[in-house]
Amino acid sequence: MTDTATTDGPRTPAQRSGPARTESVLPELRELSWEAGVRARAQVGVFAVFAELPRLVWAALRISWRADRVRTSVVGGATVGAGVMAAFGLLATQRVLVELFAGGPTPHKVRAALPALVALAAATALRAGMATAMGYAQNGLTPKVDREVQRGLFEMTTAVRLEAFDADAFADDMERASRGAEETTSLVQSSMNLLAGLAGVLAVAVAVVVIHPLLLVALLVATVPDAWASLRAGHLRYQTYAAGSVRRRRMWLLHRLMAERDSAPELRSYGLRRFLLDQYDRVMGVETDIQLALARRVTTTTTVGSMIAGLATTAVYLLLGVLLVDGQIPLAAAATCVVAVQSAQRSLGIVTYQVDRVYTDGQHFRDYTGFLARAAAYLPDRSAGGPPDAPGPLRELAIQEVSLRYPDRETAAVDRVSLTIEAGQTVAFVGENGSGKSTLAAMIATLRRPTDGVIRWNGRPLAEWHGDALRSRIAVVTQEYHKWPFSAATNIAIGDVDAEPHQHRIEGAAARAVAHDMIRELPHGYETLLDRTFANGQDLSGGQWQRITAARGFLRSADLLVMDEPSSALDPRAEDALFQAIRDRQGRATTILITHRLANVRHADRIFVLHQGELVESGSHDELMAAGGRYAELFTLQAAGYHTTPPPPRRSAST
Ligand SMILES: Nc1ncnc2c1ncn2[C@@H]1O[C@H](COP(=O)(O)OP(=O)(O)OP(=O)(O)O)[C@@H](O)[C@H]1O
Repeated sequence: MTDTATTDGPRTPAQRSGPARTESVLPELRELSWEAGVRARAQVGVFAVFAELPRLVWAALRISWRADRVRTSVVGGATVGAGVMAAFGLLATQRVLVELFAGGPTPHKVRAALPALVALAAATALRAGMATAMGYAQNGLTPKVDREVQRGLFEMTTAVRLEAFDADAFADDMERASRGAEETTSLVQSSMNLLAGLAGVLAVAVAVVVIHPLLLVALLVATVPDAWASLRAGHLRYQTYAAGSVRRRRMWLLHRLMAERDSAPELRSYGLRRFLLDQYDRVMGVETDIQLALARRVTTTTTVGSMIAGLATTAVYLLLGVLLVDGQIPLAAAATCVVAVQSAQRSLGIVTYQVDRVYTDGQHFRDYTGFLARAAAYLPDRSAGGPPDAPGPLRELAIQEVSLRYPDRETAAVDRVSLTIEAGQTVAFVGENGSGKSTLAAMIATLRRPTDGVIRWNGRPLAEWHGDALRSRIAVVTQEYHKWPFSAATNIAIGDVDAEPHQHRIEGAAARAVAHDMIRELPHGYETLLDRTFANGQDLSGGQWQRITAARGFLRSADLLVMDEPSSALDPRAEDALFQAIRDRQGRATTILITHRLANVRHADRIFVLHQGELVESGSHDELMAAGGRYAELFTLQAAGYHTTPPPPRRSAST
């Protein structure tokens, strides 16, 4: 089905001046994770759905069993029990009717029917009790299943190597898996409801066969066409929903553009309000038409279904009449069959609804399990032969012929770099944008694995040390720092989660990062929440955030501190103080500094200059300046910007 909204969107300001264009200004959006199940259901027929059901129900039961065996057993027992009670109830009903339709005085007949009536009441009460037990157990299962799957997902997403996130497919896969994890509780519930519905249908079928095998034919005639019509209507709904997916994604995008904080300033400054509202009206107009058309088609299908069901029920009553007249079945059996048909229709209604739900939820669940299997390939290698040793304090870091090539990139981001850093040194990585500085630092910090070459900590390759123990000796302040939605104190304390978050340590780290006074001036000081989505939450400026992240790096008394562009947003005074704090580490601890402000690396023990991934120069500031190479050129260029320009000539008194 084509999406008419794509053909005639309003014109952008740029388009207005040029020749008229017909395509919408909103670009094609990729499929949203939550649409996968609906799309899958829309694309397959009813038979394919039934073919996949047993596997999905089995998977749901397994995960439910893992989450809570007792509750799963209660649900299973109650489902079977309720089915047995339904069959028993029908047989008791028939017994009551046999006694009531027998000859003789009424009080006598009622007395004879009394035991069957008591049995019927008991079966009904027990069935209701089991339904309650099942509902109760299911409610308890939901959070447990949720926890089981969500935790499984987070265990995986937090363990995979960083390079997993470079692959586009991984991000998509993960988004769908999150949806799958959310839908698992729904899958478990719908599977159990489906089984309960099937148990109800089976119970009725068994009961009518016991009463008279011919009644099974009557039951099938009365229920199957209606069930088929319900399934068809469901299919239609899913198809229409899937066809509207591009529109819905546009709505979602427009919602973000018009109602969220990020776009609010530009929306106003460029006067985009009218333009976006026009887009909204257009997409919404199409959506409304589609929904009305859907309503018409679904109503037609369900009406046809009901008519078929009505005809089928009439046929059943005719069949019963013929059987009665012919003396094939007694009157009590015919009356019981009428009750049985109604009961079976109710249970089948549940079944047809749950079938679609199990199928669509199951598609999401498959995304979840598929993701876990694929993501396992990105887990860090488990070293053979027992747990590896924890490294001792850093003495020497040797980088030997190290390269890294990102996926889908032709050239290496870091190309056969070799260098050595001695404990206590402050070294700087400098070079133009994209020269490989951050990538090299990320490999040293164990965030990325070299595709070639080896990095040795005290002579042993990084991969051969105990990963967590090694990382605890390294602190990293990354260029793309994260704004954690916690208080200022916690934002710093997470720099060393294994240690007690003593306030004096946090404040000491903040002071070194020139953040202490700034934090104290916040409305709640160190306890101020740094996220505006919280009540009383605050936002910080870019430079203020940078101070907090630098404090996070200073908190841990790490052997090696990697600071990647720690001062790009700092004012000159804060920058000076921060670099003073970094210089204070010199001789005591090791620091790798990445910065474009070359005045700040003059004091480094060694400066490594990278160009297009290769190490092209190294030495102290003076050595590199004397060599007159790339570093000297960059430094001189930058320094030229600070030369004071001669003041304008003074005006003479006469002019
Ligand atoms: N995750 C990634 N996936 C693919 N390519 C990447 C990725 N990260 C960096 N690159 C590429 O690798 C090269 C080196 O990037 P890197 O970030 O290491 O450079 P840099 O020297 O730190 O640059 P800058 O000074 O701009 O911070 C660049 O060409 C960049 O586009």
